[in-house]
Amino acid sequence: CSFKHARFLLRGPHTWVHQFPIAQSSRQSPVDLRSSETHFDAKLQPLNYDDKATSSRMLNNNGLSFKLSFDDSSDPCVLNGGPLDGDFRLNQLHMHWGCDKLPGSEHIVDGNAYAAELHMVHWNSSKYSSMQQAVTQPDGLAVIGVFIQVGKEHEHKELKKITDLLPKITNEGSKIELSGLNPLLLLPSSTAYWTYLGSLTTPPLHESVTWIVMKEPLSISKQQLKAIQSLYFLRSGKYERLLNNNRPPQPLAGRKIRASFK
Ligand SMILES: NS(=O)(=O)c1ccc(NC(=S)OCCc2ccsc2)cc1
Ligand SMILES: [Zn+2]
Repeated sequence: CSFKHARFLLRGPHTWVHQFPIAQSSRQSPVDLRSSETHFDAKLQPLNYDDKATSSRMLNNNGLSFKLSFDDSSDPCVLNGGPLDGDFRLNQLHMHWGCDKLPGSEHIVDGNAYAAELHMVHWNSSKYSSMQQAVTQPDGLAVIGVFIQVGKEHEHKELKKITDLLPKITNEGSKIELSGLNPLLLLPSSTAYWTYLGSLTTPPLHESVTWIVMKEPLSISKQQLKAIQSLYFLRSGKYERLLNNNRPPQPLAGRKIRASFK
């Protein structure tokens, strides 16, 4: 998101409500995915990426996270199925992490957090003509969340294509070309997921996201997590470690969480 939102991120999530009153509304994210609140829904379809899922563009450090932007105009990478009606185009992916001791996932499962969380942000291209138009609509976005834990290195090596390049964009504003990334390979082998209606987890907090959180985490090596945690950004002339102000879990406020698995 744009720099003007960065100011709010750095002041911490508890200050966002002053500028974005929607922060206290009833469809906010992230949430605690408590098994007592989830219900198996046999009608949920498997997620489907069309086979053209190979294009990717610029990796950059926008001062808030690293963001890998996709060209959603010419050769779109299209997601459908799951809980979704219609086609959703992949626009960008980014990650949330903590610092050495603190876990950094945004969603948590029965109160437990993971080391990091990958977000793949898609917009509803069946109903809207751009990400900017879709981002404010209740059925505008679909974000796939993938938990990341430290363990054996990611078997597909797809995530390694990203973490290997992070040392080249440690400074805010730096960009680097990364093409040929296959988002399909960033998904865990199990297709099991939770889904619920929520919001962007950072300002402007629009309540436009159908969240799809994969149950099985991806594993990365300690070195890969270190590469992620060693991103810096320039703040008033000095480099500081990039720390995502990960938002704490928000009230479900009566929302149901559906599970694609028993
Ligand atoms: N962490 S998250 O995946 O919920 C997430 C994803 C995108 C964004 N920001 C977006 S989509 O900004 C798009 C540009 C925009 C247009 C109108 S307001 C922001 C914020 C949080
Ligand atoms: Zn995110």
